[in-house]
Amino acid sequence: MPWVRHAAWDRKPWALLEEQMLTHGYPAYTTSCAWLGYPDDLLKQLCVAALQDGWTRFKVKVGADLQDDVRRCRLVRDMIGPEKTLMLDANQRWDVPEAVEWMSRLAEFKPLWIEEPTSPDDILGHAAISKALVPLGIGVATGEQCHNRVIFKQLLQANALQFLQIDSCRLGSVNENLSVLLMAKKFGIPVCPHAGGVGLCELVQHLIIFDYISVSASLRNRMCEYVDHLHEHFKYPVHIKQASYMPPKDAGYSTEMREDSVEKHNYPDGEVWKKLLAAQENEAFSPMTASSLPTTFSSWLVL
Ligand SMILES: C[C@H](O)[C@@H](O)CC(=O)C(=O)O
Repeated sequence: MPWVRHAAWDRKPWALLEEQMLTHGYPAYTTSCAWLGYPDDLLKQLCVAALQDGWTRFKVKVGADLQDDVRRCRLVRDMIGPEKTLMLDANQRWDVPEAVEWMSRLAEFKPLWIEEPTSPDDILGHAAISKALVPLGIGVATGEQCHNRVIFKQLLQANALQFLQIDSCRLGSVNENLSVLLMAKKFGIPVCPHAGGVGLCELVQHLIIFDYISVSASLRNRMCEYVDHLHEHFKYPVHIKQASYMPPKDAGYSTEMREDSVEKHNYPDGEVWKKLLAAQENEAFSPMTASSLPTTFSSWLVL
């Protein structure tokens, strides 16, 4: 959209922004070290590996048990040190007072944001939490469950978020995403996309690199989520270098799945389903057994 490129005349020339993306990529953060339910030794193992791979931004899932959260956040903060960035994600667990209370207890770990602290439908609830957390210097991030630009308009107008998390699939269409990128720019709110599900990283990388080159021209407080599972099923998986999304070079939207993966996962005759259904016949079906998980998970699981 040439009109968008030239509309923001007060920013770096377009070619410079493009060159920066091609050279350094778009900054990412990892959610893959600290899912709820991971034992502490797995959490430590994954954090050490991520630090060795150059990650500097980490998201920890919270909200099930406060003492667990205090212990796990302390573990991660001690491992990554005071300078690296920590974010927390409650996945809608709390009501409004509970979110404020719980985050007051986790503030010592200096998280940049709390993600989905309450129901994603509760726009005024997010606004109340956002206001209550200002003295603690903690922002609110949300958006992964928002389906259209009107919801985002209300979140922005209500000062309900400080980090706007588009989801490339749940937001209906590229055009809907683009309208939200433009609104975020108007409100001065950084876009930090959600990408914690199959294919979401492959999709959203296009949108966030467009955002940088043609809309925001800023990386301040901006980062795109990365999770390192299931990419093996895509023909053009994301390319992460030094904890950054390198711009995709293949034509298209990067979501073409490998034919063998599609074949294996066909229900009920595909190889994966034959295995699962056979296990269901032989014992109480447990969908989260290591052998039934994608290889990247089973190699990590501490059994
Ligand atoms: C796996 C689901 O998409 C969700 O739990 C991921 C999420 O909330 C996130 O990545 O953030």
